[in-house]
Amino acid sequence: MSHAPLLSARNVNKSFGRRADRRQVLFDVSADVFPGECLAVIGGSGSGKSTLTRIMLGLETADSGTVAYAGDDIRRESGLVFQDPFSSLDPRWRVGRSVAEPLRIQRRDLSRDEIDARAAAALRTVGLDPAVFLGRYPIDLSGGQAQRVAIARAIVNEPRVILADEPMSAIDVAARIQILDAFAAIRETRRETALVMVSHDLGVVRHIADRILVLHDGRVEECGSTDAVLGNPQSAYTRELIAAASL
Ligand SMILES: Nc1ncnc2c1ncn2[C@@H]1O[C@H](COP(=O)(O)OP(=O)(O)OP(=O)(O)O)[C@@H](O)[C@H]1O
Repeated sequence: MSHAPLLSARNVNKSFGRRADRRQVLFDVSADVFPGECLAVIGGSGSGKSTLTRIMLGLETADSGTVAYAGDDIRRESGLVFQDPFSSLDPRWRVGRSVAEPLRIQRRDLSRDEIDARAAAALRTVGLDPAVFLGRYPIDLSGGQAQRVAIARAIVNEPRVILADEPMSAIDVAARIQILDAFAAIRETRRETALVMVSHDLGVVRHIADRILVLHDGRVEECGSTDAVLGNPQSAYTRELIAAASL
């Protein structure tokens, strides 16, 4: 893990709503993401996990505070994986077209053959045989397969950071291991790529994360290595989360 952060949020505040309905959801939050690491963001429902990570990846703006990115354009250099794979895949498109889409938009320098080859390679990385899956439509995929297609699309343009927001919570338990394997394969083959994972599943987090950031009602409760946070939590709130997960 390099010591210069790839992404760095400082003193981020964020509110939603207007006037009487206005509610602050992030309070002075600072967080770093380093190249090649997996940072898990955990915390209870509504604690601000999605909002923080969306702000860090430029999908949402902070009211105050700063987000620095050690690159050109975080929007172009990131890959996104969300909870429901079917809502992120166009039902009218075959898998091959969906996976290749980011390359077709961003890499006009590549030939069609090169784009097809990279789409096939991305599918292989997530454990899907291109010969079987390139021609399929989303309706012919299981939830776990669809999520792996979404992951293949997220990695096809070799992003420097991947945001996965609850990528397993809509997937049945039996297929979750395949999603975990897909992320493990990405980490193995693209060692500089950072993975930011929002998850309430501490079993998954323990398996994949290098570091954990705990959010509680919009504030950073604690942040440290996975072993330190899960093995020796500093806050009562983190201890409660761990007890509830019966790790
Ligand atoms: N676009 C929005 N407009 C208004 N309120 C929002 C918006 N996005 C998030 N919120 C509110 O901000 C708070 C934090 O939401 P966020 O989705 O970041 O939390 P979370 O920790 O990811 O929650 P969950 O685990 O339930 O997904 C919640 O109260 C949510 O209702």
